[in-house]
Amino acid sequence: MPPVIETRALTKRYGSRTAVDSLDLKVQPGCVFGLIGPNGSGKTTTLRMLLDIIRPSSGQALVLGTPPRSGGPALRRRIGYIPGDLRLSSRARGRTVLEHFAQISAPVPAGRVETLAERLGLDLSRPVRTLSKGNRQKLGLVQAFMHDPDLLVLDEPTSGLDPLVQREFLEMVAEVRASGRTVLLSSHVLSEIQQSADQVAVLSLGKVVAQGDVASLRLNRLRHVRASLAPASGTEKMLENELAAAGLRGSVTWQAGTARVRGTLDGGVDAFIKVLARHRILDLSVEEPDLEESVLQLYGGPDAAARDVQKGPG
Ligand SMILES: Nc1ncnc2c1ncn2[C@@H]1O[C@H](COP(=O)(O)OP(=O)(O)OP(=O)(O)O)[C@@H](O)[C@H]1O
Repeated sequence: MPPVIETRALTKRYGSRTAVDSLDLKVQPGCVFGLIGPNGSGKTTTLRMLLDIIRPSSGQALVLGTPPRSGGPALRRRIGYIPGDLRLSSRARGRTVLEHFAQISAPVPAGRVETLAERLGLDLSRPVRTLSKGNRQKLGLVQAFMHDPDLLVLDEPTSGLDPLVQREFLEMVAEVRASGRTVLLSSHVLSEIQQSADQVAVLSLGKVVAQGDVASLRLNRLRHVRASLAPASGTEKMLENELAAAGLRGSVTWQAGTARVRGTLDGGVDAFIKVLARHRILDLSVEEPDLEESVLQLYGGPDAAARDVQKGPG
């Protein structure tokens, strides 16, 4: 089967700034494809080019087999889109706004809007401009999903949503995938992509710095850790050495018989936790780093890409 999205050397320049630099993407049918990268890495610009909201400076794209530029309304009807900067300020009620969108999208099955609204916990009777940011985002999601499009293009879809709604959203994405349809999802939140995507491309300064399946990119191997321990007496000196051997890069400070451990682990938490478990653990936190840090750590930073961007033609 041909890819649902294919780009070749897709590039967008704004003056001397190259927002998207020679992007080659292939998104296969039935796949959830995650586009991840720090703020400003070119995710939104890429999605906008695929929807013909902006035109590329050079390169090509095919979406559902059609160049976005010539696809027109017929192509748009097959796509569900939520923009990253969703702005809805109508006096009309949510239901009315969705009815308006339904006239330009493909037909919406009866009861579909209500089912989606209920799943996301959205009150359709409220005037849109009185909705909170999160509730507007829910309205945007209903609008993107309601006509069962062949392709969903979702730009930072969970921004402003609380964790329960985020989970419901991830289930909706899984259902789309199970039905053989395709999702292209942008995010700067690593965990969201890890939970939902089959394939990912990591963008940094407009360039793809890594592409592949989620597991093989090993973006999640870095962890920030903090712990407070009451070491068994006589083991204080050993503790620092053991933690270092378990992969901790950081510090151990002592205060009234308590060890405060702080630092970064690269390559798994197992050995670290096993060292801790020999002592009384008073407190423990293990956190994933932000995406920027993961990208920098794994791919040596965007310096090379930055140099290319800076020397790009104006
Ligand atoms: N209309 C524009 N004019 C000039 N520069 C722009 C324009 N749109 C985007 N850029 C620049 O292009 C780069 C990529 O921006 P883009 O919005 O695509 O990134 P992003 O990965 O979606 O980031 P974010 O997560 O912050 O939305 C940024 O440096 C941005 O400042």
